[in-house]
Amino acid sequence: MRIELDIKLGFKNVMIRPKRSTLKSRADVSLERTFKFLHAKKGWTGIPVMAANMDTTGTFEMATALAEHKMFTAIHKHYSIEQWKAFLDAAEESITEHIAVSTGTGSADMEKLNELMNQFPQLRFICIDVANGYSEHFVKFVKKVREKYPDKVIIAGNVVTGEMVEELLLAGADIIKVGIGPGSVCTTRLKTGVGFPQLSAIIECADAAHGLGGQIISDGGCKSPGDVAKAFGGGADFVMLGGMFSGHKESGGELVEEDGEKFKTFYGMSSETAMEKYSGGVAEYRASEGKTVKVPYRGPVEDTVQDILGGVRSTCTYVGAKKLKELTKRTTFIRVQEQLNEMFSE
Ligand SMILES: NC(=O)C1=CN([C@@H]2O[C@H](COP(=O)(O)OP(=O)(O)OC[C@H]3O[C@@H](n4cnc5c(N)ncnc54)[C@H](OP(=O)(O)O)[C@@H]3O)[C@@H](O)[C@H]2O)C=CC1
Ligand SMILES: Nc1nc2c(ncn2[C@@H]2O[C@H](COP(=O)(O)O)[C@@H](O)[C@H]2O)c(=O)[nH]1
Ligand SMILES: [K+]
Repeated sequence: MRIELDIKLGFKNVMIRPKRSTLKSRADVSLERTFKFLHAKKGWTGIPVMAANMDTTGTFEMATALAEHKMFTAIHKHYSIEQWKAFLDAAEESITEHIAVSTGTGSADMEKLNELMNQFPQLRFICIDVANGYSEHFVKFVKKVREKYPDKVIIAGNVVTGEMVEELLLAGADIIKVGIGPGSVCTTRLKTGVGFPQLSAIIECADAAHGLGGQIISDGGCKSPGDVAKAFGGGADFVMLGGMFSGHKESGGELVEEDGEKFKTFYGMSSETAMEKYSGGVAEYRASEGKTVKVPYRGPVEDTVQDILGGVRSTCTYVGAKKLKELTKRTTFIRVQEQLNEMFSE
């Protein structure tokens, strides 16, 4: 046994120190970024906030709404080829700049991925997503996908430490998804005791990725626009959101009405709900690692998008970052014991 004694931080443990700035208005801030990738030839420009590849947030409807803002959606892996065809036939051509195909690492996953890529070669992004990105099998799978698809942008995760970020980038990934256990409907930390406070994971993993010319996605743990800003401030190139995009018109999940109030269900992809839906129940040797919750219905995602982007633009003016790209360089975090005045919150 070994113990690391330096403190690892989550979003709630810090605030961003304001700095002198020449920016006159939040309208002067650009949130667009342009990336070149480590392996894939063609780069990308857009606002690097993305919907998670959960079946409640990574929907075609969400992708259509977010693409309006040049934001991104990791489409969940449970759509059929026919559903993909119908979507791509009806969508604008540029949608492929703003979506990723998600896949697991089983042999059936590989077959489905190949079929999708054969039929729709215009798709540019592949998100290889497993709960535990530390397995040798996962690294081999990433290598195999890179060999087969030299031109595609490969996202791989999830991991939370620098050495595994490096290994996956060297195996062929362009972008590493970072986060184990921070999710709003995640119970991994409770069930397994494994995890890493998200802000420190971002800082460590961004450093490793940027050293090799790769990028990272901060995945999970953002509860507010301020957390999204802190993730970018810590060095995340992209920020992925589940809970913050749940409960909307474009979200998946059942719409239910109780005593005149509307809710949408939201659940982890490793919850009993998801396992009942897609694998006929929880296998006997494992535990569910996700929760199912009811989220008050919030209507179209457009308002939430404005709220998030407005918040991050405001952060940028507080520290004098004219472009999102400058935010990390201009961020000094201060460790804090308190965040909010809770006088009027229940
Ligand atoms: N970021 C996070 O903290 C987490 C995210 N998730 C999300 O939920 C999705 C579904 O998760 P889930 O069904 O649990 O698994 P995955 O879809 O990630 O499973 C992938 C494969 O990894 C194997 N595996 C080995 N160890 C583990 C482990 N500790 N946890 C999970 N799989 C493991 C599984 O085999 P076997 O089942 O035989 O063990 C399976 O073959 C994930 O793809 C991810 O998107 C889930 C949990 C944590
Ligand atoms: N441990 C689990 N993590 C899960 C599960 N389903 C999804 N996730 C992860 O959460 C993020 C979204 O986090 P949020 O805080 O923005 O809601 C998602 O991208 C996955 O990485 C699960 O069942 N268990
Ligand atoms: K995920």
